[in-house]
Amino acid sequence: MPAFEAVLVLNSGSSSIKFGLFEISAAEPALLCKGLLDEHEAKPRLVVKGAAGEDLFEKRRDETDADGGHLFADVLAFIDDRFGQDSLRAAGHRIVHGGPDHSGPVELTDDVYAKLEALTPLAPLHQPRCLAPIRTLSAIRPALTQIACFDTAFHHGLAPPASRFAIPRRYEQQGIRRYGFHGLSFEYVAGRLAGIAPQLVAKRTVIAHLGNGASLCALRNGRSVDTTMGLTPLDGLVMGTRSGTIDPGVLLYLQLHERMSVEDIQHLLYHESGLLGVSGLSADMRTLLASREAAAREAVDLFVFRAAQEIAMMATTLAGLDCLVFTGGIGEHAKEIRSAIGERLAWLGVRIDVVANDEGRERIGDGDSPVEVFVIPTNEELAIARHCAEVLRLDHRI
Ligand SMILES: Nc1ncnc2c1ncn2[C@@H]1O[C@H](COP(=O)(O)OP(=O)(O)O)[C@@H](O)[C@H]1O
Ligand SMILES: CC(=O)OP(=O)(O)O
Ligand SMILES: [Mg+2]
Repeated sequence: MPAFEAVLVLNSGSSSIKFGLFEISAAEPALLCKGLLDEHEAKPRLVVKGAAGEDLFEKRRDETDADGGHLFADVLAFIDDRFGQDSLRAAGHRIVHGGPDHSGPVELTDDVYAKLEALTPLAPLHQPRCLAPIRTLSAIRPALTQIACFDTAFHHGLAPPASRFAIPRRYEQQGIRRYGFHGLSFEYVAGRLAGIAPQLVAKRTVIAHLGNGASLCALRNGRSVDTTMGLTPLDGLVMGTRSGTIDPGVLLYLQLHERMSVEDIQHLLYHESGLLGVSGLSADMRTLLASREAAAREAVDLFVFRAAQEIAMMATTLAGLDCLVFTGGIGEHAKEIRSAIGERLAWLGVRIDVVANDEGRERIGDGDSPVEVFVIPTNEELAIARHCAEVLRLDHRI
């Protein structure tokens, strides 16, 4: 028996790959170390920190390595070295799009991989980034079990009308419908909320995941009944560089009158819009909040306006609102944004306590607020580790 039974969790984002290594023999996975694989810098970089955030290991490579292969070999070597050969039971991946077939995690086979690759047109920027590490890892360590955990799975039960677009039905039959994303985050936060305030599980809850990507989830009995992202992670809220919901006529105008190509429009909507596009300054909420530029303030105002508007939209799906939870980098850290969204939703019964909000407490609704308001830090990596442990346990491999 190895000293550890561990799972390596990979959370692939737009510019870097976050990872966590979890010990999985106990009922609840325990974080051993975490870090970053940054392959886009001139010198690709691996940073490993301990569970409490202390520095453990750092390595820079001289060459730019397009597929990050060396960095993955470095992570595996670090794990073998520190926790023993054979300690790694599996790698778990956050996969943004699971398509219509996946309501839960699945072990990756060539067949599963091919099906996920075929979903790339439904998440053109996220899917290739999530899938690439699977290939890299299997090239380095072919026998390693790899497990896919989907952002879409939590929303698998979405049904019409919430899941339906008002276009001819033949497109829905082809899979053109609302899938929703950030499901691993919503699942983790919903689980934490059930621990903190079990009486709220049966109540009408909206979770606001406000990070670089941002979306909302309306929950009833812990299940997703509506969400703001759609077929792709472009829909819904204003994001760092993504537009969120936009009049589809704008896209037609850009094509027909500005003669923009589909690729240019895709780039505009995913990379040049949102907070960055409106401020002309930055996609980063911290920078915008610190800026005195009018355009920065206007970008923040639009972010808040649209977030509040869409929270009310989710409340309409739920026929009311009992609980609002903030999570994600902005939701967890930007008290100004939480209070501005709260002010716009006062009519819906959201009242945020100034001191609790400033101090970043877990429960920030004021005593008389008809809506309970929480800040719950998300942990997508732990959600993935739990899924992996479950898959391995069901298969009697741990
Ligand atoms: N202290 C803070 N105050 C305001 N915004 C913050 C703070 N910390 C992080 N953020 C914002 O959170 C966003 C990133 O969110 P995060 O969830 O970490 O992103 P990702 O989607 O890449 O995981 C950025 O806009 C960043 O400015
Ligand atoms: C789905 C999505 O938008 O992910 P992220 O927030 O990591 O960009
Ligand atoms: Mg994120």
